[in-house]
Amino acid sequence: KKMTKPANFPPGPPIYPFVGSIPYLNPPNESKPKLFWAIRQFEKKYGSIFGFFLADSSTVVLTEYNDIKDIMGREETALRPPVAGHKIRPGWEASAELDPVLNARQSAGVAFSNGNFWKEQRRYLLKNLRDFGFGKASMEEALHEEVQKLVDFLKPLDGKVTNLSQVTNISILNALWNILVGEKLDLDDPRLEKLLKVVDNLLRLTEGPNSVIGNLLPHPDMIYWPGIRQLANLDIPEQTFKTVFSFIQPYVDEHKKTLDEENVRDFMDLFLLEIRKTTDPMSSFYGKRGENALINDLMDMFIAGMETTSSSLLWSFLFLLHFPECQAKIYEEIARVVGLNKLPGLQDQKDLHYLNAFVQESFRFASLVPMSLFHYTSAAIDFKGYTIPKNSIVIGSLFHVMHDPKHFANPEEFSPERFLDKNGIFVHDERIVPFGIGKRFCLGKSLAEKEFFLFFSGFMQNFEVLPEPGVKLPPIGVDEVNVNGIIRSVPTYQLVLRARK
Ligand code: HEM
Repeated sequence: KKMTKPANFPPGPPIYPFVGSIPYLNPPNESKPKLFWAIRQFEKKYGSIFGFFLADSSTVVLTEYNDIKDIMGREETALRPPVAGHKIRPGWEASAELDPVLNARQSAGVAFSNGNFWKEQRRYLLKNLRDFGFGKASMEEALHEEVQKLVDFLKPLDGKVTNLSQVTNISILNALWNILVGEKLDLDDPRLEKLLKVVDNLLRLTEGPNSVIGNLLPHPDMIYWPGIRQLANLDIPEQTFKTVFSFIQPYVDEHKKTLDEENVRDFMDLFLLEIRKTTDPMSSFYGKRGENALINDLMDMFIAGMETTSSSLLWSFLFLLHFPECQAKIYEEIARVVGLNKLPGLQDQKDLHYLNAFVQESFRFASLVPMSLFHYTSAAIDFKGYTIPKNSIVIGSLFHVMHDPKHFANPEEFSPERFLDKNGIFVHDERIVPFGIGKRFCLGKSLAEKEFFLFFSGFMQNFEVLPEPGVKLPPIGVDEVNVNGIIRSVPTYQLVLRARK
């Protein structure tokens, strides 16, 4: 019953009709496929380029840094795979209008759209998120405000056993909300809690829309046929997306009413001005289409930006508990370089060598998004004697890049020192790629790096973390950490917070 493989397909497990190679993705004695586990087994068995079928989708995995850089840098892999469930997102048609083929099963936000729509949105967002400091107050000031709120919020918890996950989530979300929508909320504001709830729900659902049934429909519009959304488990996600959309819409309306070219208050203002000056009806910024793009871009940025940044912080705190000697060095360095009277700023970052090494090692060790997000081919690619077929999923394994024993001695050891030279100077390593590689690398990279630095250094200046007495720390080994969908989730833990002063 085995299927014949496509010509020159990379080595890998057998392929069967309908299920593809899915039975080979189950760990022994487990009934559910685990893609990350399977990829690590296949790499040992087949080498650094291999292929299999996820149901009916041919899938090729690359694990070597140079191969990923080459392949993901090409125009032919700059797509996201089609996912029928994206079509339940309000405003999704904005991308399909412009390119009905490439966007037949995509949404209208920057993270999951394709073709020119994606290109225009991405170029615009990258430029305006990178220019650190648009609007009135600089972005650093805005972030400092949020860091200070977090510090003030946590101070009263001095000496108490605490779970930081809720408050880091809220805090990071508030920073994003402030920068993008211009509303500054207190950490205990009920609106913020409501926002957290809707974004949290979205996060849980980003896996939901990958409905197998939805993707098997011969025509994308069949998703709207009676009963299909219920059958494909898309009815609840649909409601959630509608809720989020109607949460954001009033902010758009309010911004439009008070829009002033001379006084750009936030990212939303900037975007609305772009819509206002767009006259080309084929532009992704044109009229109603532009507004749909805006709201979907915002949703994507909250989905992609909150949990990732917050989990990265929680991973770092967990490493501090496991390796307390690091904590003393980080604090000593901050006290020496920055002092204790003002929060560390971006201009201090280059002088905090040990802290930078610790952060880089944290990102490497956590490998938070180990397989990155999936890419998709618009044409066949011949590569190193193999053919990656047209319409294949392509996965670049960031985990393998960051745990490559040829470049990182004892990759399973946590050691910030690997990034310090003999004079204690921080050495940046281009193989630390938590934000992905190639044409669709993380849009929020620059923002996330600055945000992470300001939050982490500000926290370390003001607090010490200690393990909860009498409780074993959750393990952090490769096989001991749960991969939740595409995220290596930080294990749940509590800690004791000690205020430094
Ligand atoms: C530590 C924090 C973060 C990590 C580790 C991270 C990681 C990633 C990764 C691995 C990808 C996939 C890259 C690829 O497909 O090649 C990605 C994409 C993306 N990220 Fe992030 N991210 C972080 C923070 C953020 C923030 C703060 C934002 C929002 C401003 C953001 C917005 C996005 C978007 C929109 C995409 C899709 C880009 C596209 O498809 O063109 N991320 N991120």
